[in-house]
Amino acid sequence: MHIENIKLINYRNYDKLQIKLNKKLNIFIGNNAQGKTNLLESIYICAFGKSYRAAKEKELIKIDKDKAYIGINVRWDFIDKFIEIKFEKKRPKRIRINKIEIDRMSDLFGNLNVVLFSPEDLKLVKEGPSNRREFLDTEISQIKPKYRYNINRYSKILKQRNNLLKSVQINNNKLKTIEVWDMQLADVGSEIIKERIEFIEKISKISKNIHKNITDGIEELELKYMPSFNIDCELSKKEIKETFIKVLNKNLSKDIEKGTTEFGPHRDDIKININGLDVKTFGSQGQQRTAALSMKLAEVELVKSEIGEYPVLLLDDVLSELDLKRRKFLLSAFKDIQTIITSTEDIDVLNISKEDKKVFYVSKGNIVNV
Ligand SMILES: Nc1ncnc2c1ncn2[C@@H]1O[C@H](COP(=O)(O)OP(=O)(O)OP(=O)(O)O)[C@@H](O)[C@H]1O
Repeated sequence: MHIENIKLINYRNYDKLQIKLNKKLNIFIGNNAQGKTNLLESIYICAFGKSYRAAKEKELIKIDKDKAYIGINVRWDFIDKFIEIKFEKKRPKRIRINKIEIDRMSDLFGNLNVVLFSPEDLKLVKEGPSNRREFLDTEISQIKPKYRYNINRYSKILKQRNNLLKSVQINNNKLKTIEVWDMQLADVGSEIIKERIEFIEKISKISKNIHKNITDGIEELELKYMPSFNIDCELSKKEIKETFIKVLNKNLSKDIEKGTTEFGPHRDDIKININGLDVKTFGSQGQQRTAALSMKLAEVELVKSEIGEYPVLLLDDVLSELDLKRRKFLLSAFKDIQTIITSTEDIDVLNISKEDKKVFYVSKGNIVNV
């Protein structure tokens, strides 16, 4: 798939913008704070319905304006998708696909697939497990839209269970209803766990190969699922559910004492090793960045194998952080898929033919194609 056009109105630092992209390589060059990342963010929002960096949605609306609009035309092999998102200060955002309004966010997933790699992705390797869960949830959702629906349901059930645990501390009678919540939590939770097991199994094989290529065969990357309670990855969904219920029962008095649920997919993690060592603790900054890059690039291949088309690759200011060899690998390995790169300096793409690239300059919310 590829993006044909992007239209922005009163979005971030853009008044009005309309651009046509190249099917393959698109480079956006500009000084700091000109609007390069804002543009990539608008594409990401059309894929996932939310920003990866705005704390509040109203930040997306241009200061002093009341509404913002993002419109993106996506061309698949056999179908066109026109995704439009309208933000208003005083009402929830509205999303339309081919002019029809959708009311469930999970209906947006799968209309535009993107893989974003940005400097922030270092967190995936370096920081706490919530970053890795976010990676799992975002990436699985775009392959399986129902997964997002399950994640939302799980969060709601977990919240209810935790509220109940707190109220049991005051009134013991409430304990009777906990079983109902446990059944629901285990039901949705086991589905999430099963999806995560399958996803990590696939992505670890692909990322291992990519990482080997990037590092000339010197480094072996290994990803391992770390569930919050002991489960055999071969178990069926039903068996995972039964194990989960047992764990919840066993830990109930501790959960009541703490007023929170200690075990479940909301506490999962991924172990990331290079040559047998935990990259979070022992990896250099470069190794950590490359591990994150390999994981993201593996998602590109996985989307292709699961849905039959390559996603759009978004690279936000990451080339300058990679050494020359890794930079070359990145530009050559994905030359056939639509790639959108931002950079503060010119990038050497002389070897790429004129038809396969477009270079844009970004300045104060204006973009010119040269
Ligand atoms: N809601 C908004 N209204 C107006 N301007 C905004 C809004 N949100 C962000 N901006 C402006 O957008 C600019 C930042 O744009 P962006 O993050 O895209 O920068 P960039 O070109 O990627 O720069 P860098 O190279 O530093 O990452 C800042 O000048 C910021 O003030």
